[in-house]
Amino acid sequence: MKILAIDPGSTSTKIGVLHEGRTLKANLEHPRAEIDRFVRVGDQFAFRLECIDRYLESQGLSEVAFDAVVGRGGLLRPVEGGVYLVNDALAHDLSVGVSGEHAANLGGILARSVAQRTGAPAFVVDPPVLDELWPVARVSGLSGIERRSMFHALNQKAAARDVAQELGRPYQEINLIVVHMGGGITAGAHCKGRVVDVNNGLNGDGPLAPERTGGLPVVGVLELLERGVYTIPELKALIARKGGIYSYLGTVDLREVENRMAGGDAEARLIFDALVYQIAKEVGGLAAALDGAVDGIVLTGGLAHSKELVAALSAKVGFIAPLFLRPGEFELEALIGGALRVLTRLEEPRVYPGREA
Ligand SMILES: Nc1ncnc2c1ncn2[C@@H]1O[C@H](COP(=O)(O)OP(=O)(O)O)[C@@H](O)[C@H]1O
Ligand SMILES: CCCC(=O)OP(=O)(O)O
Repeated sequence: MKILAIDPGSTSTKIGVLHEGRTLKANLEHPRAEIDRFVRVGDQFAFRLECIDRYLESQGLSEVAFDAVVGRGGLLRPVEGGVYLVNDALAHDLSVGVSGEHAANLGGILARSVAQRTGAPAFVVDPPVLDELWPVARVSGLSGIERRSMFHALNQKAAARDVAQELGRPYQEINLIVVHMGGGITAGAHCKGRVVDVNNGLNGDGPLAPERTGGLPVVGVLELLERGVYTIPELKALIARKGGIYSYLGTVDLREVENRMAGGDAEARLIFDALVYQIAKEVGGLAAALDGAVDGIVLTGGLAHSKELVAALSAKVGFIAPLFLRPGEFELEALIGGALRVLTRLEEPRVYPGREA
């Protein structure tokens, strides 16, 4: 099987190629200055496609007729987990950003564009809007505002399935709390194979993160608006891209925070401790949501490489359940795995319902 996987992030496009039994991986980095010249995420399409084509050419893969091209799913309408064929409705919803703007919206669109060259199918897998929330987890506290499932579904599901395998038990029979800790942080309660509660990773919910605020005191936010300190678009950018650790310390790099702590920087120490504290509170809350029946806590994402963070979290939440480390992310593997399951007929692709749903 020959499969191309495309995983666009805010400042990189990760590529995976399954070809002749080997998997090649590459991280094409895009300097912020280059990305920031585009107003909307969709405007980056031609630029990213060119980067992908240049990479394929550099690897002598330009002429490969892929059996499928698979992209990271974006902010679609809420859907069940699985592998989705990129049909017109799905491509349309990604291009208009039906549930918001995010680099991942380009995944399915780029995949479709490359696939169309050879008539291959294009897929997306476990998009961030994968929605398996319990009804009780949707209630926000204000009638008219519903909590939404928007999280690192692809990586959380991949890490959870991997840990289930390590435990020697079906994913559908165990309860895990999975914490994806990257530029944004989401913690999900995986109850017998379904993510029944999770913080919204993009809209100001959950723990603070390197580049995101997490949950904020609402009245404080309203007062910033009232006093004209920020406009609504500026506040949205702060919540999703320039909040969290960045807003306190001017960096999104936890390694730099740790170096500063080692040099005696008290502010860096306070923010690091707050990061640990807020993640631990999120995990504790999800443990209660699962009635304490937790088989494991899974730490994944780039921050899980940090020995100091892992040790601090272990000290705070280790009483709940054993910790399992899956540092980094497994999105390319999960994308290729999803496409393979469909191509080998182990799984039927799902049809994205679009507007009628
Ligand atoms: N060895 C490490 N020790 C501490 N932090 C690390 C390490 N490796 C990566 N990180 C941190 O992980 C974060 C990036 O995580 P990542 O999952 O790559 O984010 P994203 O994919 O959301 O951009 C950064 O804050 C980075 O500093
Ligand atoms: C929470 C939705 C997906 C997401 O935020 O991904 P990134 O952290 O990679 O931007």
